[in-house]
Amino acid sequence: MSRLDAGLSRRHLIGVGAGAAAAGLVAGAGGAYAAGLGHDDAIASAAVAAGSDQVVPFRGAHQAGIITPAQDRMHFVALDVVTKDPRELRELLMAWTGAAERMVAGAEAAPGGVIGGGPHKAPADTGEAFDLDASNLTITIGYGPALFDGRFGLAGRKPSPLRELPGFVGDDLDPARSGGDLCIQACANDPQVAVHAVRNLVRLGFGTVSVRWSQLGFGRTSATTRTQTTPRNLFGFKDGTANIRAEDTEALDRHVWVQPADVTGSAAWLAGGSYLVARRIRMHVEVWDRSTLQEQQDVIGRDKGEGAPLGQQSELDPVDFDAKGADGRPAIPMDAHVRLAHESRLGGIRILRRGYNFTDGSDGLGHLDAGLFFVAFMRDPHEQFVPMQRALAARDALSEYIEHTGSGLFACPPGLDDGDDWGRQLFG
Ligand SMILES: C=CC1=C(C)c2cc3[nH]c(cc4nc(cc5[nH]c(cc1n2)c(C)c5CCC(=O)O)C(CCC(=O)O)=C4C)c(C)c3C=C
Ligand SMILES: [Fe+2]
Repeated sequence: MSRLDAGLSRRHLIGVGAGAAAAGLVAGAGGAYAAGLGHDDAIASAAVAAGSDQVVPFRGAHQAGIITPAQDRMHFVALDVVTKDPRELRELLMAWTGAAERMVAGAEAAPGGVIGGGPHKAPADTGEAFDLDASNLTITIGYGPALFDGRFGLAGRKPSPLRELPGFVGDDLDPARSGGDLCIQACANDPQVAVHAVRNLVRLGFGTVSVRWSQLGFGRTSATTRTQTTPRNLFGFKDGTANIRAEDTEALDRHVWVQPADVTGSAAWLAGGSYLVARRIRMHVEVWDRSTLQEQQDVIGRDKGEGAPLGQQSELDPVDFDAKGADGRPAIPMDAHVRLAHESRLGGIRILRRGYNFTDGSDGLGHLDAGLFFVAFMRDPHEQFVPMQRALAARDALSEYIEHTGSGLFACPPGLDDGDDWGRQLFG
C-alpha cells in the first residue's frame, strides 16, 4: 500500500480523501480552521489524519528535536535578522510557530496551501511535500548571541552562557559557515520533508531574515533513546554508543536542560531549554581509509566491528581505562578519542550528541568534502562543550583526520504551552 493509499499524506489533509470531505476539511488544517474548527482542533485533525506514529508532538515542556529519537535526515539553517524593527521579528516568530506546528502535523505550511489559494495568488505552500506524510518532522528553533546585541531590545534578556565560543587549536572556521542570529533545525525521516520545512519558514521570513548558512545531513550519528540502534559515521565506526538517552531523566536535568536556577530574572525564558552547539567537521576520509584497522581502532578507542571499548567484547560493556593489552600498554591509548571525551577525564562533564553525516560534493582537489555535522545539546556550553573540545583539540589522535570548518552556538527555548508562540516567549 502506498503512503497515499494509507491516507497519510498532505493531499489527504486538503480534502481529496473521502474521510476529509466528510469531516469538512477543505484546505488542510487551515481548511478545518476555515470550516469552523478552532485552531487546536484544526491541528489535531491534521495530526490524526497524518497518522500519529508519523507525528511528533509540537508542544510540551521541551522543544521536539532534542531528545526525540534521532530521525534519519536533517536540514539545519542559520539566519541573520535583516529588519531593524523588533515588531517584525516578533511577528515572524509568531508566524513561524503556526507554520511549524502545521508542518510537523503533516499539514501544509499555511491555510490555502499548495492549490487552495486559487490560480491568481502565489501558493501559500511551496508544494514539494504535498504527497508526503509528516515523517516524524521536528522543527527546533534557537537564538544566537548576536540576537541579543541591542538591535531588538533583547539585551537584558540575554542568558550569560550565550556568548561566543572561543577559538580552539586546529580550527579552520569559515565565517560563511559560522554564526547566525537564529537557527532552525528540521529533522525528519524523509529529506524532502525536512527541506520543505526549512524552505517554507525561510520563505515566510523574506524581508525579515536572510539565510546565512545551511547544512544538509544524511544518516544520523547518534542514538538518543535506548531502543535506537547505534548508527555509523563516515569513518565506519558506531557513533552515539555512550550518548545521553531520552530515558536518562536525571542526566538530562544535570547535563542538558537549563534549570530555573541557571537563568534568573529576565533570562528566565530559557529555563527548560538547552544550548545547541553546531560544528561542521570535515573528515579526511581518504587519509583515514589508508590507515590500518588497528590504527583506526586506537584512534577511536573502540573496535570497528562491534563498537566495544578496546579490551572488552560488546558495545555496551563498560569502558576500562586501566585495562592493558598483551604488550602491557593501555588497551585504550592515552590519546584515544573516547578516553579524552569521557566524563571521568572531564570532571563529570557530559553532552547530548545529535549529529549527522554530510557529503557536500568534492573539494576540487580529488577529495570528498564529507564529514560530521556535529550537533550537541547541553546546559551550559562554556562549562561543557568548551572544556571537552579544548581537551580534544589539544591531544585527540582523531585531530589528524578531521578539521572544524564551521561553528554555531544557539540558545533553544523550552517547549511551548498551548496557545503560546515563539515571539511572545522570547520578547515576553
Ligand atoms: C567536543 C565534543 C566532541 C566532538 C567535536 C566529537 C567529534 C567526533 N567524534 C567522532 C566519533 C566518535 N565519538 C565517540 C564518542 C564520543 N565523542 C564525544 C565528543 C565529541 N566528539 C563524546 C563525549 C563521546 C563519548 C565518550 C564516552 O563517554 O565514551 C565515538 C565512540 C562511540 C560513542 O560513544 O559515541 C566515536 C566513534 C568523530 C568521527 C568526530 C568528528 C568528526
Ligand atoms: Fe566523538
